[in-house]
Amino acid sequence: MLCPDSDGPETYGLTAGTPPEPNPAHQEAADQDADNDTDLDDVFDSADEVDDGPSLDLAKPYNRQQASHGAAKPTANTFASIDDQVAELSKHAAKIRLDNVKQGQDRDKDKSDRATAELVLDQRTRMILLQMINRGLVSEIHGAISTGKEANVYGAVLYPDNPDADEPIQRAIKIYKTAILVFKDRERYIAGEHRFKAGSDKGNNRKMVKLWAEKEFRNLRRLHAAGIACPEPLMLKLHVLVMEFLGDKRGYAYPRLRDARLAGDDVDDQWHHLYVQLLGIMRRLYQVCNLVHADLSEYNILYHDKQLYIIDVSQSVEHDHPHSLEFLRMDIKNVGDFFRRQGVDTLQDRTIFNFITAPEGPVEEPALSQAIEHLYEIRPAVAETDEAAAALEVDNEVFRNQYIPQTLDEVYDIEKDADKKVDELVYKHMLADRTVVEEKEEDAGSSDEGSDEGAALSGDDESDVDESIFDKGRPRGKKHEDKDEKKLHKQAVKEAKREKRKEKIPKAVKKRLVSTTTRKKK
Ligand SMILES: Nc1ncnc2c1ncn2[C@@H]1O[C@H](COP(=O)(O)OP(=O)(O)OP(=O)(O)O)[C@@H](O)[C@H]1O
Ligand SMILES: [Mg+2]
Repeated sequence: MLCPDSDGPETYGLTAGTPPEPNPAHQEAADQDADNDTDLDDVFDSADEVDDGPSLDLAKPYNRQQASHGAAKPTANTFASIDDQVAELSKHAAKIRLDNVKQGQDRDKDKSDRATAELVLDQRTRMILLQMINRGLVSEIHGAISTGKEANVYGAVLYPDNPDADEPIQRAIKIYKTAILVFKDRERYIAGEHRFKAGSDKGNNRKMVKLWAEKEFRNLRRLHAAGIACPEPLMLKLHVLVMEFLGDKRGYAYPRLRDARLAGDDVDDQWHHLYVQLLGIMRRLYQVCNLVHADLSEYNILYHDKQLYIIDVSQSVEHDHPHSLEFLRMDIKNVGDFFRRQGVDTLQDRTIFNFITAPEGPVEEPALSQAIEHLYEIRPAVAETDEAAAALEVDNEVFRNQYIPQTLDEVYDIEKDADKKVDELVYKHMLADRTVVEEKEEDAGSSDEGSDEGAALSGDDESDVDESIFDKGRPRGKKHEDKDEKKLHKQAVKEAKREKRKEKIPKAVKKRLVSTTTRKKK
């Protein structure tokens, strides 16, 4: 059953109790650390698929080590050795107690039963879990916290060496399902990710799942390094990810934001603060981690004691992903919809989008929250008439349907855009941080007061512009758009015109806008 000697799986994270030490300032370096953090003296190296060639960049360091260690590896008795080790691991079998469903949450009851029934773990997964027990990463694995289409999450517990002195540590284990066919969708998230260029292999489910788990592991590391509340990722082995458990000492997970029940006299205030907290997290995620969550909603946020925890980041994408801004807009909408249902007075989607993407501005609390409160202060007077309220709603709709160019090369109609105020451009943060200087020159004394996004544009020199934004992404002119997109875009332009602002764009800015784009088109 077990086949010896192939390109084996990579293990990330805790090895013999060593916590990962990601560096927030060097995300790529952190990712690279993960690449090198392989454990080769591992029985499951041999248990991995024979036909799986190295699929990722991170296979390179592995291969190098493989080559240098290869000679020392016993070959003749590999089968016997693996069998011995399997037998050795089997002594832990009783510690995988998936029928012991600890999570008492109603929403999961049926699902847990289903999970138990359906989860006769495949041999590979079982071996990975046994090995984790053997290594002391966890002592026992319990019932499902959650089961879904793509992954199940289980509670696990690590009993301390000295039970008198230390409390048991709860952990969560996310096991991605390998025998499913829902990856068509996932391709959309992985394709376009420079980190996973070589990894996508639609034809191989197991590889795709592994990639997916790896994406979650790396993204969690980024969040954790950036100080965003999330489960700390501890170990990854193929499609099995061990992470910090977000819940109480007895093993009950924190509720999803959707299920959170706030108590007290100031529930409205609490919801408002959670909303502000989340917008801050989204900006931090974007600016510090370079990520867009891409599935952010009340289902993928846990709540405890006034704190939001971000989970489920397997589909999160980098800025340069061709759909990252669309995903961001979707996240903003989902978050807004949820908080409005809680009675929160939410900001306009467009305002939030600009707040999150503006390169200048705070990324740390409490300045983040203050900047958001400032957005409330400077927003146009609350729409008192039905007409004004409707106009605001129209603006929200326009924004939601607007075509968002991902790079300046993708700007749809520069001539039309040139007639708009810079603030109206959904891609304004892609433009060189130049306009303020010129605005100031033209109209001394006027600042960015009129802007409602809270974070001011900087007066940086053009040379500081990240040129890389110009050469990434699929060029998307009219002919690349599908019919619906075209229609939506047309509607958006029409609406936007109707709403046209009184002030026109300053001449110098207009000239600059045209010349920037023209230059890049060459
Ligand atoms: N670290 C954790 N600690 C406690 N509970 C967790 C943790 N991670 C996940 N959960 C629980 O498991 C649930 C599912 O997790 P997650 O959202 O990451 O999986 P998923 O990818 O949505 O799975 P699927 O899409 O298959 O439903 C969460 O809603 C949460 O209740
Ligand atoms: Mg989820």
